[in-house]
Formats: sequence, structure tokens, C-alpha cells
Amino acid sequence: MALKALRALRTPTARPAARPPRAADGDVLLEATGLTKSYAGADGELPVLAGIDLKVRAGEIVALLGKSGSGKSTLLRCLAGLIPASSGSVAYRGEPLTGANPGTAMVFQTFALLPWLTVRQNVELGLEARGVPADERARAAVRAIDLIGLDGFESAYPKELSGGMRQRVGFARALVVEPDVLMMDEPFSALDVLTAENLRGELMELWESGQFPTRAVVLVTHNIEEAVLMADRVVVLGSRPYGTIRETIEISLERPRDRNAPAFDELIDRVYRVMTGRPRESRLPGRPEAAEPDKRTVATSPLPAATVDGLSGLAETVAHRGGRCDLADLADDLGLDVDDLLPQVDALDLLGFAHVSGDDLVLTEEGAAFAGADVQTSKPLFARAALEVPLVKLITNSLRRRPDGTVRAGYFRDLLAHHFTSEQAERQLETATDWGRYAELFGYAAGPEEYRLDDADGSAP
Ligand SMILES: Nc1ncnc2c1ncn2[C@@H]1O[C@H](COP(=O)(O)OP(=O)(O)OP(=O)(O)O)[C@@H](O)[C@H]1O
Repeated sequence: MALKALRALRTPTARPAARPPRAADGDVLLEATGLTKSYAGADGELPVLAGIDLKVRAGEIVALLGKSGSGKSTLLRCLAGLIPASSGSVAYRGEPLTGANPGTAMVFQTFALLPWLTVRQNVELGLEARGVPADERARAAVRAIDLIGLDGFESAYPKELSGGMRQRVGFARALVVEPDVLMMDEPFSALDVLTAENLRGELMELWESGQFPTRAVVLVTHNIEEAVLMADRVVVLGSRPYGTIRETIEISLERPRDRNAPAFDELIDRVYRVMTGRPRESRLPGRPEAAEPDKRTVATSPLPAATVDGLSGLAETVAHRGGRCDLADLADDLGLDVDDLLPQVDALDLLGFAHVSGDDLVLTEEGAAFAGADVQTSKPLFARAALEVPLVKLITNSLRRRPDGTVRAGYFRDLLAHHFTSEQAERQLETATDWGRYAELFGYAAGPEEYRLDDADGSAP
């Protein structure tokens, strides 16, 4: 990363609003006190966070770590003032928030770029919203673009960029406003492993150089290694029955951190224990660690071409045979090849409804409950399982985060295009649409090619 560019970004810019004085290391920038948050659901208020007390100080990187659904993103959005707390308070530099937090800028998992704007125009957006005049905006955007390694791409459109480069635009857009606190919501999880590693490394290099244009970072992640690699403090959220802070773990390892150091491994073990309530099993040499449901991504867990009807049919057939059956025998009885059953088998596995053991397909407890349920009771069971499937979760969460509850299909197509052919991407979207509709999580309008949050009255097409 060019240090020249780094220095350039630190060059003071005239700003319409007076900037607060630079916070000294240790000054409290963000503070949540007794924070609770509930969402309105069909059955009343759904509590998501309770009794959260958290301080974020200048000079530190804080990771919010927890399993899916523990309320990490909700907490981040409350700290950024994007959604109001249900009770309790959030303060920035001691002042309670009444709207968007002026001291934060956000980087999203799904980049959230405007496709009709160039890289430079996307980066300028944050400044435009803060009323910075056009010529200054352009200068600051170019500096942020250089800083983050996007020079040469200023006039490219998002669709011309790889996933890694798009996320760099996301970072440049947040950093250009030089926020006190950079908020990152799983910024690396939509990227392939190597791209994520590279971008993480560059950001840490910037942070360690002491010239990062923000005073603190809050990172939402479900990746323990990422949290221990980057953070000074890991705040572990528990999710039963709703999000609370289970424990805060200080990470005082020197930077750059060595993943192979015994101290690093010990910290991973400790965080794992706090997060899961059980010790991490030692890995057999040469054997990769089994992917935990929380580590699955859109790239690692593609949706098989199985409709809800097809996978339900298979689950019911296995249930009739006592919850376990030999796949080859089953295919024979149905007059099919084993290959014909594989999409449904993969789908049941992805949903946590069954697993393959030797030659047998074995229903899990959830799978048996799903197979035995009538249509109405099977829907919530299916919705719960489908929300753990990365693509369905991505669509649902993206819709929930949009004020109008709609997202164009092209947005997801573009994200999938980083990992799959357009035909594979299209097939996966068809499957996700079928699953999401059945689960009543979202609908899809074919005309405008638009996903919509399910509006519960069935009018979503
Ligand atoms: N706008 C919303 N309306 C209703 N429920 C919501 C909304 N946003 C989130 N939720 C629910 O609140 C709970 C916490 O969600 P949140 O996204 O904060 O968790 P998370 O820990 O960040 O999970 P993930 O890692 O899956 O993103 C989940 O059960 C989620 O389905």
C-alpha cells in the first residue's frame, strides 16, 4: 500500500461542518448503555438484544462476534444510529444519538454500490450527503481511491469490477469521510478466501501504520480467526434467548499477528469455548476443519437445483422408511439413478434436514419433524432452516435492510457472478426464490425482476 497515498488522505480538507478535535487514544467514542432492541413480528415484538453495555474507545478495533442471529448487525446498526434502540441509549462522544451517528461510516457485506455511478461517484456519495462542495469532493475521493488501491478504476462502473475491487470501493466510500469510527458488517464474507485475506492484510497494514483515517473500528464477524487476527477486543454475543454480551476477550498479541503462534491458537480456543460453550476439537493432521454452519458462505454452499416439493418428497420417503435408507436402494425403488437424487440429497443436507452416512441418507431430528408436519407447520420449520442457507439468508437480510423492502435480482446475480457461471447463478436464484416463497420470507416479481419482503397477506407475487 503506497504510503504516499496514505499521507495524501491525511491532508486536511476544508469541511462545511466543524470537525470534532482528534480523540486521544482511550477516549470513549461510542457508548451503548442498557441497550435493548426488538423488531415487530407477526406474533408481536421479537426481542433481539437486551442489556447491552459497550464502550468503543479511540485507538482500538472491536470485533462483535457471535453465531448467526445473535444480533451483531443489529447492534452495529444501533451504534451507527441507523435504527433506534427500543430502550437504553447510544452516545457518540458523550452526546446521545437522535438519528444517524455523525461519527461513523459503514462498510457492508454486500458492498451496496450504486450500479449507475462510477467508482469515483460512488466514493463521493458520503461527502455529498455531508454537503461538501463538488471540487473538494472530487479531490478527497481521488485520495481515498488511491489509498485503498483503486487508482486507475476511478471511472469504471461497479459491474466492471471483481468482488474484491467492489469492496475496495465500499471501503473508500466509508473512509473518504474520515469517520471517527469505521463500522464494518462482515466486509470480507462475500469475497473468496484469497481476496478476503489480501484485503484484510492491507487494511491491517494501514491501521498499524498509524495513518488510517479513522480513530476506531467496529467489525461484525462470525469468523473467530478473523476476530482474533484483527481485533484488540472481541465481544462475544450469545443468542439464547436473545443477544447479550457473553464475554469480552482482550487480544493483546503483537501485530502483525502470527496465525501459527501457540498464543494465537490458545486465543482461538478460548474464544471458541466462549462462543460455543464447548472446547474446540483438535484437528487431525492434514484434515481440514469441518465447516461450521456459521462459516458457510454463498461461495462455499451453492444451492442445488431442488424444489421444495422435490426435497419434501425425498424427506417423506426416507421418513416412511424409518428415517434412514440406502440411497442406491431408494433410487432403484423409484426407478431413478442415484445421480437424479443428488440435488434433493444436497438440499436436505444444506438445510440440516439429513446427512449422508456411508451409503445411507439419514434424517436429522429437524428433518423428521419437517417430513411429518402438515403444510402450515412445515413452513416455519422450513423458514428456520432456510435462513441458515447463505443465499436465502443474504436475500432476506438484504431486503430487511432496505427501507422499501425490495432489491433487484440483478444485484444478487452480480454477487453470484464472482463465484459461478451465469447459468449456475440463475439456477441458484430460481431455487432461492422457490425456497424463500415457500418459507414466506420473500416474494419475487418477474416483471421488474425484483425481490420483495413477504408482506404476509400473500400479495407478494
Ligand atoms: N428488520 C428486521 N425485521 C425483523 N427481524 C429482523 C430484522 N433484522 C434482523 N432481524 C432478526 O433479528 C435477529 C438478529 O439479526 P441480526 O442480523 O442482527 O443478527 P446477526 O448476529 O448479525 O446474524 P447474521 O450473522 O446472520 O447476520 C435475527 O433473528 C433476524 O432474523
